[in-house]
Amino acid sequence: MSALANHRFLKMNGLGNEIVVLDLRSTSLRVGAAEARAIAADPRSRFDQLMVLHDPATPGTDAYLRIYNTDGSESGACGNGTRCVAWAMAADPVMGRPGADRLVLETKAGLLPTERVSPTAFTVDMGPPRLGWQDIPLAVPFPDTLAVELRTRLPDAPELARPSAVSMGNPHAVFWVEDAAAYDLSAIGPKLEHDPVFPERANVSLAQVLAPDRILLRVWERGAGITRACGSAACAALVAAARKGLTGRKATVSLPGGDLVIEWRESDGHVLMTGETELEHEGILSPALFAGAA
Ligand SMILES: N[C@H](CCC[C@H](N)C(=O)O)C(=O)O
Repeated sequence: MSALANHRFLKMNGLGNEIVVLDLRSTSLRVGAAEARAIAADPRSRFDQLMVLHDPATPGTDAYLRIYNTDGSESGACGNGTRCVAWAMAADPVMGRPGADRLVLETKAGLLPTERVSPTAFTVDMGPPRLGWQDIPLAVPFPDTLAVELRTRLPDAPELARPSAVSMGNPHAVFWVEDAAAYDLSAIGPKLEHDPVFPERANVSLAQVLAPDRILLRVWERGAGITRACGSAACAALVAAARKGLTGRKATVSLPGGDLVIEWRESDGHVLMTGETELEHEGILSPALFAGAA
């Protein structure tokens, strides 16, 4: 039986991006890929991302996070999930500490300071974007990651070509489109996620710039498929749009599940993401969940 059996979890969401929060602080447990897939397979604990809290690894930080996708793969960043963790650490009666309205969380990609801006909304400092081809990473050198040589087309849809590539601690490809609704993202997403130009796969976005301060975004996530929102993709899209001169450095990014406000701060080049969180229910991981997980 998995040592994770009978652990308490929170089912949350950030703009409909389905998040499960699991607190493994003060244990030495670690979630394996098969265990993550087993947790995702149960409707009560279904997730796009599983956010696992571990004891802090660096002095001055409040927790170390491991982030799992539905398919069991790990990511260095999850914007929506990071806001959910910040809520849990401030407001959950078991996990939280009253007054913990400013935290510093850490992932394998770096430090993420968070700040509570309302009872349920948080700003996360997602750090600086990484724009070099090796940092995203891309398989071959591209001096300019604003337009990566990649094209694809499905019958009856306009061509998708020359995405901007950005890492927010995880790899993103942002395609600029006139009409984000004109594409069958569930058909095109898996193909682009696995394109050989992305050796660590990629999150794939369709971005439609509506105004210098508004972007409409649909996202196919690496390891999770279509989600109702993706915070790191919203950050990647704003950074690339600002670099291209399509928007200013601050914009509202509208996703199917709602709006995020993203700012690429002039003073230090960090990207700030602000948005809501919602608690759906709590539960206990049933031992039966792990029967087939190896
Ligand atoms: N939903 C997340 C992104 C998960 C990233 C993941 N799909 C990957 O990079 O593997 C977000 O709000 O940023």
